[in-house]
Amino acid sequence: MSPSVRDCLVSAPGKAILHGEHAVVHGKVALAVSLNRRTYLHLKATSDGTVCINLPNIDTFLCWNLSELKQLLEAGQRLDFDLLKRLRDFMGLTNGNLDTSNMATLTFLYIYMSLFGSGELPSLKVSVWSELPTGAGLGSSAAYSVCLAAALLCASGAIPAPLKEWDHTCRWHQEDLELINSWAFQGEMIIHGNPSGVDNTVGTWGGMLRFLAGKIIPLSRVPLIRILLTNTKVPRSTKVLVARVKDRINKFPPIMIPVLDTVDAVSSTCEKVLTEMTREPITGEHYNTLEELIDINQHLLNVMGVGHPALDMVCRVTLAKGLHSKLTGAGGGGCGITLLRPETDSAIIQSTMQDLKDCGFDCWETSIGGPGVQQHSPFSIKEEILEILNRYGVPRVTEQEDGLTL
Ligand SMILES: Nc1ncnc2c1ncn2[C@@H]1O[C@H](COP(=O)(O)OP(=O)(O)O)[C@@H](O)[C@H]1O
Ligand SMILES: C[C@@](O)(CCOP(=O)(O)O)CC(=O)O
Ligand SMILES: [Mg+2]
Repeated sequence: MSPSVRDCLVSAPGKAILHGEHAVVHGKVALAVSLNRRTYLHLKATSDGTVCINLPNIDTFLCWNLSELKQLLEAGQRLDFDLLKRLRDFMGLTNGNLDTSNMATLTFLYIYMSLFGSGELPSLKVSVWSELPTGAGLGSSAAYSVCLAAALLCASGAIPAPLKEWDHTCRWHQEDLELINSWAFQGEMIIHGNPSGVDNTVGTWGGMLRFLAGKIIPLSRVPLIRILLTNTKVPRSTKVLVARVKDRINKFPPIMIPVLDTVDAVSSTCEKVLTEMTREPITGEHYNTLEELIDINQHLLNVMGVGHPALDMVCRVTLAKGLHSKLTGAGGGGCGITLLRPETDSAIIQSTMQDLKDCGFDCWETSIGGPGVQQHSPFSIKEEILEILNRYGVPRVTEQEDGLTL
């Protein structure tokens, strides 16, 4: 009989990096902001002696017998690279080449086994659905890892379930968020290889923040900024791109180190301008500077080798309408961000979006600064998302005399 765990429903936001992607991996500043698109995860206790994951975004549906998984654990051992290796062998991943599904599966098993490995493994089912495109630079890997960490920590009792009967959404306290963030970072290590930690930090805390060598400074006062997000739909892997930049730095240190320093200066200058914009009346000059910084950084990212013709196209199409864009996230495809000025006419925005869609891209306007990881009651989640999670094991929401049940 496996121990029972707490059911929970959680979500975490995606992110956009304004400046500092890649440079942040090498100890430079990044400015990042959470998005209002999220990943949702439902964890449900079961009693059939299995652990199952349903990941419809990446077409992955898997179950294991607890008895098989138990054999991979050595008594009292903490999770380490030995266990990771045992999990890889268990999954038959001997060539070290992790595809989308294997990375997500390994990340789940790694966090699950390490959180529950010192006791009895519980029988449970985890279903995930994301509004974020997968592998497109908007931090879907971090949102996934943050959700896994929050739900599994909560199910294990390592952190409390903050949601009260009368709440619709609830956040954890600072020390619980720190624990969630540290486990999410381990998930990112499996998916990214050598992550900076900026994405899981934004997914955990939300809002806009400055990130430098693991230190987080939330920017509490930020001007309201509107952006367009464009997904070129060119597939890419963060792990591969981060490794590519590292190779280039190793090959040309005297050339690439100044490039990273310049990106650092771009991020700091942008932060200064954003701060000024909260203290004094916003002028066209502020926006001119933000636009120039976007152009400079896009060139620097091309120098790092993470550009792509589709991203050049995003820059060209938006510039034809007077708007400035850069890639966001790891690049090599994926998404670009475009700054919208306050005076940008909605007709211009609409026609720019149409031009981008005509190139075969997805494009949407978004507001930034969504909340970090949250626990939810089913009533706080959009009907269509609940329906997708329902298909994979969340019972319909029913109103009962004594409250709500999941
Ligand atoms: N909704 C999801 N369900 C399962 N796995 C996911 C999901 N979103 C992201 N992932 C995992 O994250 C990986 C993508 O990570 P990455 O290359 O860093 O791109 P991104 O820019 O989206 O973070 C996927 O290959 C998959 O393993
Ligand atoms: C390139 C990088 O700076 C951001 C990667 O973001 P994403 O996985 O492309 O969403 C890597 C990192 O910070 O770990
Ligand atoms: Mg990622």
